[in-house]
Amino acid sequence: MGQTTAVSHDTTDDEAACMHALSLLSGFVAPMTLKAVIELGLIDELLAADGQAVTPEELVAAGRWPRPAEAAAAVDRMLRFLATHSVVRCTTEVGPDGKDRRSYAATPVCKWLTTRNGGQGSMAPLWMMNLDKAFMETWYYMKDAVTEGVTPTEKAYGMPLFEHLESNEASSVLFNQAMGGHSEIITKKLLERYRGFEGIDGLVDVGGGTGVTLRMITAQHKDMRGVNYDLPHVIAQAPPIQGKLLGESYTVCIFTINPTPLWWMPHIPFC
Ligand SMILES: C[S@@+](CC[C@H](N)C(=O)[O-])C[C@H]1O[C@@H](n2cnc3c(N)ncnc32)[C@H](O)[C@@H]1O
Repeated sequence: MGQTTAVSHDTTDDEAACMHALSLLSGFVAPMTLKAVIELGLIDELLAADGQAVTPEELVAAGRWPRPAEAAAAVDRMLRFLATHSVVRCTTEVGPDGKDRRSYAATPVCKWLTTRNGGQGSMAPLWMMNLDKAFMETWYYMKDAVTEGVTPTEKAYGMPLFEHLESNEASSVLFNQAMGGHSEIITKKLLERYRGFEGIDGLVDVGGGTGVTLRMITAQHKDMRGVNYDLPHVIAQAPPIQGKLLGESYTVCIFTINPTPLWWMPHIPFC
């Protein structure tokens, strides 16, 4: 019979199993801490330091928060914890008072978590959406969705995901920014490797969101005309793309990137 566990554990080591259970139940702590660190602008501050280690006090000074000593202590704790997840690099020195003084520097993953340029090309918008309160709400209905045979979004909001997004502008904007940021990363790589767009006159992106993917493809293939096909409330948020009109005879390729079923199924229950 096949093994389906990702990690093989010694079945006789009860202490290791106990620690495994503990680490599983604390799994939300790192993403939630990182969300706060992104929102506080600390990732962007560390990136701006360009590899130089920065103390919590220096980071807090940039934020101008009203209780800097308390804020610095909290920032130190959050970053020290995130250093154990290789998000930042921690350096410790003994200060003149004999106490440890820590400083922090960005690691390569920080580039993917920046909010600079509106988070374009970063996973920060996706991070914000996944952990947003309104999106997290659906996770609380996972059990009911299984027992009742509906989706968690239907349980939480009484309708499927895309209907809910149509009636909730804040969530819709968050969702579209998350999709755009993620698609920019994928499409950049796609355009480096994929040659299938060559010779295509017209391209229809089915479920193309706010058109990030199509804009990138048509920017590289100047003779191509793109059609971004999505729901009206999504198209309303999509900036116009300058492009070429199609002639009378053309070949059209229909494609989708970041498709909903594939994208969500492994880890997101709320569709
Ligand atoms: C996972 S998102 C992908 C977004 C987009 N491909 C991107 O990369 O940013 C799925 C998209 O399908 C759209 N969608 C869902 N149902 C649709 C329908 N019936 N007709 C057109 N688009 C739809 C959603 O509005 C959403 O933008």
